[in-house]
Amino acid sequence: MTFEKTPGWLDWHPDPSKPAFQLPSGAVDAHCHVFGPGDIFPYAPERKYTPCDASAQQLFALRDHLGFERNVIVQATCHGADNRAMVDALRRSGGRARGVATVRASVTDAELHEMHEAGVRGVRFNFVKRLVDSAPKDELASIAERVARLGWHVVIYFEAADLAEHEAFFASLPTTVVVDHMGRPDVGRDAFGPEFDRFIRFMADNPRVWCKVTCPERLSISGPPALDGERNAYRDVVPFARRVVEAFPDRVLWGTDWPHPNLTSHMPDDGLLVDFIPHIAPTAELQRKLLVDNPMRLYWS
Ligand SMILES: O=C(O)c1cc(C(=O)O)oc(=O)c1
Repeated sequence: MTFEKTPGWLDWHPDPSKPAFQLPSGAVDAHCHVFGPGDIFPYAPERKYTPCDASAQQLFALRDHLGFERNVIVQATCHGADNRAMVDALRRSGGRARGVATVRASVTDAELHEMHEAGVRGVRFNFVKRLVDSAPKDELASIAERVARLGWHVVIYFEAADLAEHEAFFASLPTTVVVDHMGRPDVGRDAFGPEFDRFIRFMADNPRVWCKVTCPERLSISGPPALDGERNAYRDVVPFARRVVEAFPDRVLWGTDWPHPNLTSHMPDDGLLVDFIPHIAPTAELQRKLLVDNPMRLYWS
């Protein structure tokens, strides 16, 4: 089957630079995706966008180029609850990738066990309206109950403005809960103002909640984009990510978000994205926790 990309879709960077920042040994890219290829793993009929292809081999080439040891591959919404592309990538990784799936309540225990065998360790609940029609909460709660028995966690993706609506549900989940992209703060606001204070309080009140300090290229308003040798990109996102890393050093994860779905303004050079890390995790100890200790504890222990 052939697919036509959503108009305005930007392909991933074809030739990322080598990062200047030396990743600690054993570093994990804890948020990335695979797309298709569509002729082997077709995109889901209910998808809200059609991406360019981004295969497991291409992801692993980027991993090696940037100096990561491992990946956590998160099911992308363009594949709906058909996890075959992601699971195939896990199987091809030789144990160097773990996965986060999207499942419906109809998933069988046998299917969950098969995914566990392949390396899946979590499910993703998405509340971002431009990406999905989100499932009813009682359905999600029953999925969380079932995957908790496998020792999996729940990844949640939501916009900052919607935290108040969903907070009680998130706090009720029986697993570790990992927030994608810092809960998408409006970085035009103060990193120490009421909106982000609320997010920090949510993490402080719920010790099971972790946070991915990811996607500066997606959250930034000021830019400048990580392109053309710019090594201090996305300055407006730094105080938000750094606040989370310093407050909760044992509950943070970092990832590239390759192949960067739905960016229309620019495509970052992934090498320069890695150079963002020392700005948000300024010491070797914080970097080791963020890039090695935390993801290893959550995904490989
Ligand atoms: O903000 C986004 O557009 C986005 C989309 C997806 C997905 O479609 O799964 O995943 C992400 O991590 C971010």
